[in-house]
Amino acid sequence: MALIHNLGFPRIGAKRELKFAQEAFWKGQSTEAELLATAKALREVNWQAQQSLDWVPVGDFSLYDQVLDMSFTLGNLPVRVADLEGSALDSYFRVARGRSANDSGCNCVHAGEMTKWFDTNYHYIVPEVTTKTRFSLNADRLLEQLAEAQQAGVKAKPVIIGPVTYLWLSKAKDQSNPLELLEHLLPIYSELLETLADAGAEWVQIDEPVLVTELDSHWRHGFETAYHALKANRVKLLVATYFGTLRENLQLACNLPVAGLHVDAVRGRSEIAQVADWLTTNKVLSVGAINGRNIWKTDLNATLDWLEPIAQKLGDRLWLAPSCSLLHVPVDLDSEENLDTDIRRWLAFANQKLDELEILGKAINNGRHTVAKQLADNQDAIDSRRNSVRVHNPLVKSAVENITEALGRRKSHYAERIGKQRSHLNLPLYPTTTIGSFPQTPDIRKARLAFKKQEISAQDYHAKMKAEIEHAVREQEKLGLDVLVHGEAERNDMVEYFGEQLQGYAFSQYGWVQSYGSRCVKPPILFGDISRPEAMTVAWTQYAQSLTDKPMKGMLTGPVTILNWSFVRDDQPRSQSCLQLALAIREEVQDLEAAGVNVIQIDEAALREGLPLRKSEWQTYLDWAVESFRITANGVQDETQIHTHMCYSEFNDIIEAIAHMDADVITIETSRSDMELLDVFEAFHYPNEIGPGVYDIHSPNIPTEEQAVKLMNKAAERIPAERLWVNPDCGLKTRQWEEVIPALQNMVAAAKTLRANAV
Ligand SMILES: Nc1nc2c(c(=O)[nH]1)N[C@@H](CNc1ccc(C(=O)N[C@@H](CCC(=O)N[C@@H](CCC(=O)N[C@@H](CCC(=O)O)C(=O)O)C(=O)O)C(=O)O)cc1)CN2
Ligand code: MET
Ligand SMILES: [Zn+2]
Repeated sequence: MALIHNLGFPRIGAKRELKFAQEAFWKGQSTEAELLATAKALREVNWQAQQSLDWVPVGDFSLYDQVLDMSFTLGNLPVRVADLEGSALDSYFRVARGRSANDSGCNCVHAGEMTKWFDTNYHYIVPEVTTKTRFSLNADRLLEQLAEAQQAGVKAKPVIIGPVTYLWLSKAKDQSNPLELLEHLLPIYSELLETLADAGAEWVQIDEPVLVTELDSHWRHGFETAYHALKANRVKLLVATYFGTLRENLQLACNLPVAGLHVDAVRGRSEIAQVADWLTTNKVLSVGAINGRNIWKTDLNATLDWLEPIAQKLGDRLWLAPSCSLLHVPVDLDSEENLDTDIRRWLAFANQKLDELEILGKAINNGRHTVAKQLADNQDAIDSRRNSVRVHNPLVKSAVENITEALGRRKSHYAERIGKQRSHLNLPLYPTTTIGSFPQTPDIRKARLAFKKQEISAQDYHAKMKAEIEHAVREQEKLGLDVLVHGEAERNDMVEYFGEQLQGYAFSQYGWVQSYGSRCVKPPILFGDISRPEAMTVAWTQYAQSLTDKPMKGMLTGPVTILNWSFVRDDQPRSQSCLQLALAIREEVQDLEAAGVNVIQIDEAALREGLPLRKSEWQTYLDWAVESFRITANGVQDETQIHTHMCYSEFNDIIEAIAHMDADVITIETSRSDMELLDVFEAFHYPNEIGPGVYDIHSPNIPTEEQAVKLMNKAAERIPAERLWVNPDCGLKTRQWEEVIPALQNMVAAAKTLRANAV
């Protein structure tokens, strides 16, 4: 008998109930008890949805982030919050979100650093450690949820992050190696496992996704040390790996002295047979056969074709699961009211993926004939997608085939272009600009919602957005910025907005996925060959330009970022989809140029994070990603100035690729790192212009003129002043006008001071 189980379930709720509860609580509009009651109700709903499983994950629910939860479980709070007064939930949210000086009672403290969870668009709070860090167990959260689950009558399997992955994700504040803390950490894990055993847990899922990355010998040894130390515990451990292949870690993973191993059979299909061979006969193999990273229906018949021989070999030792936690997919396809019927048939969200798992389990345990109808239906859906004329567009395919290197090359070298651009744009030294978005006020969001619900007309909606754009332009003129933006009021999200307008894309109503904390994204669904029926941004940009004599920067999202933040096709390589996007956005660039827009920014916020988890695959990715950007951007005249923006600045390993993009100006996030991140641009003699951010937009704090001047002077020690721009770290959409105006006033004042000091 193969068992079926799940690694984790989305916690935001089918209608984002958790988001609204969190935000109401943070605004002081609801009590702690109300927030906790919503959370409890959501967990119950989630367990109901997973009732058919043999093992249900517990402890995967989080009020903010599962890594932060683990830090609290291990008693690893940053020193700066440890002694502050308030409830446990208070300190939890303090680490998660920081607390600013203007909150009542103060206790102000900066938030923990946030970074990407492997190659997903989910962000976790980075655990902070030093050589002095010591741990202590606080199992309350897990014990409470375990008891709740037992009461709800589900077979509960607690889920925790494993000790090696926990340390690997940690950042040492004193430059030490977090791995050195392993000996102090392991007794706490032992204690935790014993505590869970006492509470009735039979299995514990212990996530070690770092096993799919390149590990040096110390980290590999860390695995051996850790699991030998934990083997004496009474619970059975299922070590879970996901997001990739094990490769050189395969033997290590198979030999760990634990009761079971979960592997990602979507990205790591090729290794399953080998893992099944290597695992000794006392161990369970959990095969992650259903893709937890996308929204396509699984081809169940094809899956059974390769799974059945494995099942035969393993018998009772086989478990079936999604490839990874379902955190990365939306909750329920059944919520959708407007999805095209063809496309709906091709999709599976979290609930539907669990249905697929159940069918697979039955087919394996009782024979395919017992689920013949379901398998036939599934086959129909798979065939319909494969053969759909809506997926395939021969014109697009041939356009991609005809791409030549020349398409991605500017007419002249940067040194020649820049002179023409300067005389054309007439910009001062240290020109000032912003990254694109201005605050997305509740008012804007309400208007868009009303428009979507057809409560207001398209005309009224457009009038409202135009008024917002005019407001943003007037404010920027008052501020004295040099290159203006229209403010992106009309965009729900920088990726979804383009997805909605491109052919080959579908979008959902409720397909939300958590990005961080209460913030969610609704990745559009790239299902077919991509083309652009008509201009997407030109009218808005032209309108904005009509309001001012200052240069108006056209604002686009680049192909790599659109790709990385969408649900994409699994029937062709990502590189193909990316090139198709590149050709479509290139058309938009050229239409903007033809409409008289002289400065065009193409955001590639997700280019760096899209790097594969293994370094050995980086170059291939960078080759097609950078080529896609070049195709998008570089078909313009010398006089047209191309900007790009990336929100992260650790470019050490990829500076060559960044330079090869050949954007005239790149704006990056640097304010928090004190400009040290520019070192690599200096060392590499990066040739083009750079706008290192001087305003940390993630914080409500308002930068002073002096701070901005100081940061820019540091920048000028590394990059010649003639090539520097003055701008914030990123877009301002999550901030409020009351913060943005004084911050930008100080930024512009700083630029004036810098100019005065330069002559
Ligand atoms: N795709 C993507 N990934 C990204 C980023 C990004 O900007 N986009 N930025 C980085 C950080 N991640 C972020 C992710 C989300 C948000 C964010 O602000 N999300 C918003 C939703 C944005 C959105 O799509 N808004 C829609 C829908 C708004 C909405 O929720 N409307 C309510 C009603 C609104 C009201 O009455 O106030 C409803 O439909 O019920 C719109 O503007 O139209 C949120 O969670 O609140 C910010 C940063 C990395 N990854
Ligand atoms: N132009 C976009 C903005 O300002 C870039 C954001 S990068 C996450 O919002
Ligand atoms: Zn950004």
